[in-house]
Amino acid sequence: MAKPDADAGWPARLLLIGCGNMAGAMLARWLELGLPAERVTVVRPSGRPVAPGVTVVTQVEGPLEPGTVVMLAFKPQQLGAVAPGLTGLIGPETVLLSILAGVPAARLRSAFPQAGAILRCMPNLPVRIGKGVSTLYGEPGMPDGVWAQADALCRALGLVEWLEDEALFDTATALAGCGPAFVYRFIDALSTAGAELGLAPDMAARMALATMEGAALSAASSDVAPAAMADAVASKGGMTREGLNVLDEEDGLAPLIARTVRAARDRGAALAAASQQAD
Ligand SMILES: NC(=O)C1=CN([C@@H]2O[C@H](COP(=O)(O)OP(=O)(O)OC[C@H]3O[C@@H](n4cnc5c(N)ncnc54)[C@H](OP(=O)(O)O)[C@@H]3O)[C@@H](O)[C@H]2O)C=CC1
Ligand SMILES: O=C(O)[C@@H]1CCC=N1
Repeated sequence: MAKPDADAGWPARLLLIGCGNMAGAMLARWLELGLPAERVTVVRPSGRPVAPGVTVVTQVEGPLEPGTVVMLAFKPQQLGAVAPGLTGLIGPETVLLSILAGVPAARLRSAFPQAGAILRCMPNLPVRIGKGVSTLYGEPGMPDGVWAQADALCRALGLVEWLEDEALFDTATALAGCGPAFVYRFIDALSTAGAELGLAPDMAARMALATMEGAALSAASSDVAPAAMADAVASKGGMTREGLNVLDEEDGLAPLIARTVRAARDRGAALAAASQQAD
């Protein structure tokens, strides 16, 4: 597993503004890989502890040390409320990494005009086990060192994909940021179908989960494309083909997933608008 070098890669200081499901998963993974806990401060209104050695405060406190990476990890709709208390602390020595869905870099730049660099990162929940996907986008002209640091931080969490065109960020968010939720639904549907046809529900649930895990792992370790792997399961005249014929109907799985991803993608624009109105 690639991980940031102890001194070159881990930020000198990491300040998380919000640490719920998503940032909590990222931080847990980084700590597991060796990020020194004493470098991390978390701002969260509840003041709930995060991990041994990590400082938790309920309000942001300055000044920030040069080289601090500030990660925005509250809800996108809260940007207007949170930014005023933070903006005066963010200077040219600060790198701002935002995981806020839908909030464009230009909106972040207008909220934090002095920031040294602004990046967007869209992780997903499997980062917790180093099997996540992080999409990254940096403002044009970002220094190489910032690029490398963000890349190393996210590579410790799994696959990293950089976007040159920010216009595609909401699409990437819909596919990979939201994607685990869609996959979890599929697992449930497979399990429910088995139970409705007579299997004990707990047995069906175990089988659906293990089938998804095995299929995903075997696809990930194969050179064969998933579509061809599906055909390899389907014996001529056999049972799988009958099932695939249903999934492959004109109004079957592909258009359903296309509508799903499109709906999620389109919500990004609404979140962007909400983050503007919050000013
Ligand atoms: N969940 C996911 O799979 C993904 C989420 N994201 C993005 O991550 C962000 C957080 O989502 P998620 O972790 O799911 O949400 P959660 O509700 O789990 O976490 C939100 C966090 O924000 C904190 N918070 C609330 N108000 C403030 C405030 N005024 N100042 C500072 N912190 C505050 C909360 O504090 P407290 O802990 O005290 O309640 C909590 O830690 C969102 O912007 C979302 O778009 C991105 C990719 C995937
Ligand atoms: O639902 C959301 O808005 C965030 C973005 C990706 C996953 N969760």
